Amino acid sequence: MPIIAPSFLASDFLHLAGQCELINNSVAEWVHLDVMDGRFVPNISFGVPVIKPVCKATPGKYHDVHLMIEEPEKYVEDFKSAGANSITVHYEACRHLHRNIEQIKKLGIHAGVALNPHTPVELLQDVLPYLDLVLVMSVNPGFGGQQFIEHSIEKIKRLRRMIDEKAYTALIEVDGGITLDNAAAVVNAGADVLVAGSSIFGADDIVATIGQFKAV
Ligand SMILES: O=C(CO)[C@@H](O)[C@H](O)COP(=O)(O)O
Ligand SMILES: [Fe+2]
Repeated sequence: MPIIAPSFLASDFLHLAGQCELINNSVAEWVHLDVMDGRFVPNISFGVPVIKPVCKATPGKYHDVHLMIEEPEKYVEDFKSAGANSITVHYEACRHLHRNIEQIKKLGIHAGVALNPHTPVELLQDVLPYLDLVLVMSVNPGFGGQQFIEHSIEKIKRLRRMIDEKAYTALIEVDGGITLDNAAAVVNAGADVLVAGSSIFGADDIVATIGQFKAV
C-alpha cells in the first residue's frame, strides 16, 4: 500500500487547524509541505511561519518538506527546527548536490532530491546510495492543480529498476496531478509515496478520499 502525503498547498489556509485535524483523523502517514521562492519556480507559497504550526498540529505525522527554492543550504536548518522529518531539494537548484544532501543528513533527518519532468533519473546514479527519497515531479513545479504528465510513468519504472538493482533504500515519491484515476498506475510503476493536493483537499470528504488513495 502506498504512503499518502496530502499536500497542504491545496488546503484552506483560513481553516488550517481544522484541515490539520482532518489529516490527523485520516490514514495519511505523511504531510507534504511545498516551499516556493518565486525564483526557482514562478510562484511563492509559504515558509517556516506556516510549516511550524502545521507540524505542531499534526504530531503523529511525518513532515515532508519539498523545497522549490534556490540556495536551499541557507534554509534547511530553519525547516528542520520547524519540524521537518525530511527535506527534499531540487536537482536543478543545487550546484553541489552531494554537499546539500550531506548537510541535511547531518541534521539527523531524511534527505530527498526532486527531479523536474525534464531531468532524467539516470543523473541521480552517483547520489542514489545516500538518498532516503527521490521525488519525481509529474508536473512542472510551482503550482497545484495541474495535469499529470504521462511520461512520468516510464520515468518511475526506470528509477524503480535503478534502486532495486543495487538494493538501495530510497523511497520513490511522485508529486503532481495525482488523482484516484491515475494513482494505481503510479503505484504499479513503482511509487512508494503519493503526494496529492487538489484531489484530496478539493474533495467533499477529505478523510474518505485519503482512505480511497490508500486502497489503490
Ligand atoms: O510541489 C507541488 C507543485 O509544485 C505539489 O506538491 C502540488 O502541491 C501538488 O498539487 P496537485 O497537483 O496534487 O494539486
Ligand atoms: Fe510538492
